[in-house]
Amino acid sequence: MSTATSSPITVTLTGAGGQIGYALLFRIAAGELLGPNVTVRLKLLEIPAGIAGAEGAALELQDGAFPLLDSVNVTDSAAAAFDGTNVALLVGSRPRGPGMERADLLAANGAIFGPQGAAINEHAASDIRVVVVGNPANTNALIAQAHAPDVPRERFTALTRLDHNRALGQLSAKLGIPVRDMDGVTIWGNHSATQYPDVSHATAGGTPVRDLVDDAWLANEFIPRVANRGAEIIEVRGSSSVGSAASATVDHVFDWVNGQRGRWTSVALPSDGSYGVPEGLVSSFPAESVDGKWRIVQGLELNAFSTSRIAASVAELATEREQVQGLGLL
Ligand SMILES: NC(=O)C1=CN([C@@H]2O[C@H](COP(=O)(O)OP(=O)(O)OC[C@H]3O[C@@H](n4cnc5c(N)ncnc54)[C@H](O)[C@@H]3O)[C@@H](O)[C@H]2O)C=CC1
Ligand SMILES: O=C([O-])CC(=O)C(=O)O
Repeated sequence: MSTATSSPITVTLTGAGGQIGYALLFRIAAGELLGPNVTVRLKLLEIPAGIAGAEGAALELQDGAFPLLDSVNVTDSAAAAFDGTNVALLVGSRPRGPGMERADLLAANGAIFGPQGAAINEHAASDIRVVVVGNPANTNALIAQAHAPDVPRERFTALTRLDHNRALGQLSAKLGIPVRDMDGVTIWGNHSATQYPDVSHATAGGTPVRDLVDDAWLANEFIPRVANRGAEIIEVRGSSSVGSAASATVDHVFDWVNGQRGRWTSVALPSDGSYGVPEGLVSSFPAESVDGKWRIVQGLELNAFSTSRIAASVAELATEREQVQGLGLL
């Protein structure tokens, strides 16, 4: 039996009337986002066209009689949605379709994140934590962060946990070792096809992964499969990942708030210059959650292949930053 805490945590979900929103809401209400003893106030932000979907989901949440759910409010006002919020899940934005790259969404979606960053700056609680899921997630997080000058910048993150989980899934299938016995996997760079899923420091069942797989499998199968998994899912199901994206969002926030469950993970964070990534770019790093804060795993040796793969993805992030500067979004 869980003992509910007395002060509820306010969680704001944007795009609550959409696919990922729907998959997330029931896991949040069940206590999986923050923990089984934490009560939650939900605020659901939608644009007018999506309000009915969010209201329908709110009715279903009521019907779920979740003991940890204090209240659910649906609004199309960013100021109301972020008022007092502790955790903001920025999902609302257009998904890509077949044949598109995530960066193709920059102009369409980028404009959403400046006003939301400003509303967070103005209205959110002082301990606000933000995760951007809407694509292109890294650069949208950069835009939101740039509009929230009073919020410590490391509170703005973008989701690469899905890529991280995909990497674990691929390794597990290849090696026949459960994901729970893996550690040290990293996604570097952008949540895009240029990302670098890196197993140089990974272990599976205590053995270095580099002793278990060959370079050809890594370069020709593993890396492209993980980096292009979003497109593969779109191809197979006709629309982008939903359940796995919601699940990765839950993993990201749970670990951030509650601390690591033993292993390091991957998080896109505003760079502090670590590993040569230009300061401020929101890039994925190996990270551990310590005392409620993400800490980049330091001191990893990078070989020439890793260095060049990270540089390529970071160069793409720098180009995206230039593009949104050009669009007047930064
Ligand atoms: N970072 C990641 O790992 C992943 C990111 N995604 C991205 O997540 C986003 C959402 O995907 P889905 O839920 O499948 O899309 P969806 O189209 O089903 O839902 C998006 C919802 O956002 C709402 N919305 C649009 N503009 C908004 C705004 N300004 N404020 C609040 N809500 C707004 C829409 O009305 C819609 O209900 C997409 O950008 C998709 O590419 C998807 C999978 C993985
Ligand atoms: O690929 C997409 O457009 C959706 C997404 O970000 C993913 O599944 O990783």
